[in-house]
Amino acid sequence: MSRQAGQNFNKFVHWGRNVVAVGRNYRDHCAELGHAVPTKPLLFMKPPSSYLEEGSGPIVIPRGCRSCHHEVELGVVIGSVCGDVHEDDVMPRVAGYALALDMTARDFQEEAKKSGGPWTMAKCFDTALPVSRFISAKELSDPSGVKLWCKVNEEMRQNGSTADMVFNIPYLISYISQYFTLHPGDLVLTGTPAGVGPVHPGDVISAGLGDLITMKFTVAQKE
Ligand SMILES: O=C(O)/C=C/C(=O)CC(=O)C(=O)O
Ligand SMILES: [Mg+2]
Repeated sequence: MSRQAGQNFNKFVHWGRNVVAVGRNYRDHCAELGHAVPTKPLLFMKPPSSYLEEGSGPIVIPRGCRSCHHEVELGVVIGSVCGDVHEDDVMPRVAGYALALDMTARDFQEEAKKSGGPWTMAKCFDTALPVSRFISAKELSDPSGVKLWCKVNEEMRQNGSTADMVFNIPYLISYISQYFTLHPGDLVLTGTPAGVGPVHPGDVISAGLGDLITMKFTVAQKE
């Protein structure tokens, strides 16, 4: 895919497609939140309306939220239809990647977990999905051992590697595709490593993926 095609794909990705997120996919993150390591992928969705492109404004902590956490993640951008795809056939169907923050209203999530309700209020608010530019599969030929990090006000908070995923990318996409079909432009968030924590209005979050990408977002509070 040419650079121009990649940029176009990026726009397409941002404004229309499904976002499937995987939770508890790193052992160290399960440990920090006191959860057992899952035996099958834990899935939830984020809406396309939660996308936030770098340079287009701040991450806005939702009204009433007292604990909004950063979660740095590798996003996988689907390039061709995946319906009931075998693990061995997944990677040719990946168009590329994006670095993402799965911003999470942790207090809303705790409330939902207590009541047995869905995580919608915690995960789906406007600006809850800051993303980098599109990274083509050619640029990142091996996503299975790439470093990902997140700093808040220059302090390192998360410093992990995709090598430590519980379920790897082919397995995750094959698994998801057995239940619902993934289409070009859909994004799969692959979970976060340890070190998640709160951000506050005025903070600057920066994040990086290997030596390919760095991105920066400021934080604001919805009145
Ligand atoms: O189980 C919890 O308390 C929280 C789980 C998450 O927010 C899951 C993720 O989004 C993740 O692991 O990346
Ligand atoms: Mg997450």
